[in-house]
Amino acid sequence: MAYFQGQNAGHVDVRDGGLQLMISETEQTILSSCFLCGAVELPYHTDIEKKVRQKTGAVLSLVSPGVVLENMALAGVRVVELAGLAPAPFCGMILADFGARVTRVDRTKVAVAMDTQARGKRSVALDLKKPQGVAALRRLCVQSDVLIEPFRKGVMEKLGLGPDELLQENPRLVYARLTGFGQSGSYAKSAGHDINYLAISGLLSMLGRSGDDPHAPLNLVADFAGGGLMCALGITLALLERHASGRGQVIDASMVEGAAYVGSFVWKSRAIGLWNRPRGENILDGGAPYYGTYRTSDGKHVAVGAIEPQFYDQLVQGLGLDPATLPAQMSFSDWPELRRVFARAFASRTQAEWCQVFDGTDACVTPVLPLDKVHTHPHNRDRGSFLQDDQGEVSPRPAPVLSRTPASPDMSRDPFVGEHTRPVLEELGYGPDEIQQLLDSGAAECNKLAARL
Ligand SMILES: C[C@H](CCC[C@H](C)C(=O)SCCNC(=O)CCNC(=O)[C@H](O)C(C)(C)COP(=O)(O)OP(=O)(O)OC[C@H]1O[C@@H](n2cnc3c(N)ncnc32)[C@H](O)[C@@H]1OP(=O)(O)O)[C@H]1CC[C@H]2[C@@H]3[C@H](O)C[C@@H]4C[C@H](O)CC[C@]4(C)[C@H]3C[C@H](O)[C@]12C
Repeated sequence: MAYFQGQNAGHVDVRDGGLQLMISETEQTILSSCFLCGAVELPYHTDIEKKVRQKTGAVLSLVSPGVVLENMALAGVRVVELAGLAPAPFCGMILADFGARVTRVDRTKVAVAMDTQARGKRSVALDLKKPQGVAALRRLCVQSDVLIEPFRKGVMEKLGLGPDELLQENPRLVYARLTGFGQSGSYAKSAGHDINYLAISGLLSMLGRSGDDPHAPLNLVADFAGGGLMCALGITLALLERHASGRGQVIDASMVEGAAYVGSFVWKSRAIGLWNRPRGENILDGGAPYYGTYRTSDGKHVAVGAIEPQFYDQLVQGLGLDPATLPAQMSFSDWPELRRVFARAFASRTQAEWCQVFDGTDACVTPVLPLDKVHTHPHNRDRGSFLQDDQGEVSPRPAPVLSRTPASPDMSRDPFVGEHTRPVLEELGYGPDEIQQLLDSGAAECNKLAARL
């Protein structure tokens, strides 16, 4: 049973797999099935959504009676994320956004977490070089559904935390190993970063301007598309399979293979000749004048993607050009000249003026928006595609949008390192003296600020 005081005092009835939220008669009764993990202290009902969401992954809001609110898709899933650089934190954030309870295990003696994708997570600081720290993590994994480990091959085994040990103690555990090169192969123990994995995937050789060296698109393809996101897919698939088998398994998420898999279209479309010209001279890699970017008179840019003839015709018309004076759309040898014609045309007006010409048409012309402008663009604004958190930071909303159980990311501040060490250890059954002993030995660390969960 949990209570909350203050305005509209009421109480929360907790039943197996269900939560009945009785708000005072002036409010409404909300019935929602959610999986509570432990008692929920709710000081004020205005915080109730945030507290219940953080604790259970259920999304509640005051609605008329009889509307049963659903859990988020991953409500009740308990995830342990070992602190890593960028891909694993992204994987953890995805799971947290969709309702999982993600506990990040940070190193001790670390002032600030480098995890910029920490929303919705808790932080426990454990020293895994100390046996008590390893013991605490093992106990956490026994009571969890998923482990995400971001280290190179062999590190977890050295700590006595390899799959053999942890799956022995918890056969239902989904043990996700997110690495650059995978758990086997000659590079398996080598250090690397996104660009290295992208290079080995083959995709980097396809990326860059004609005549230029290969160029990586930020660290998006291997770290995130082929790394964190692919690992989250693997975890979700393994959790789905576990419903039938009742068993967990190990996920070998290699960013080389994840990136290559994301790029399957490149491999699968070589036979139709889409990539048989040199880098930067094909339709989709910057070679075609109707698939690229152009500078406008105010120094901004527009993106042009008018591939199909019927859309290309609208592009030419919008630019005010006479098709009879232009070379054929697919005349490769004339593409440089065609690009010069388009460049001159686009340079004659501002980005906003071109939007007035092309918005609402099928010419496939859109403004190139800087990060600080995307959330105010009418299309993105009307959909709510970008969120502003409690600290005023704008970032993308979770994707995709599920109609009945959409993600509801936690918009409160990121956790401090070790902020939740004490409540998590208490959840694991450690008593006050045991916790103090862990803290005194340096095996665990509590952030000075009191936990807010
Ligand atoms: C974070 C920003 C973005 C980075 C993105 C970048 C482009 C990437 O591609 S990230 C993907 C990297 N690859 C992988 O994740 C694949 C799998 N992992 C690995 O291969 C390796 O982990 C590794 C190569 C990434 C790192 O190797 P390392 O030897 O360091 O570690 P491991 O071999 O894995 O072993 C881990 C050891 O740690 C021990 N451990 C783990 N947890 C604990 C614990 N809780 N307690 C105790 N010990 C623990 C474990 O036991 C292992 O020990 P052993 O080795 O003894 O076995 C970054 C972009 C720019 C960066 C900033 C910039 O560089 C400036 C600053 C530089 C400064 O030095 C740091 C701060 C910066 C601000 C820096 C911060 C960020 O890195 C960036 C912002």
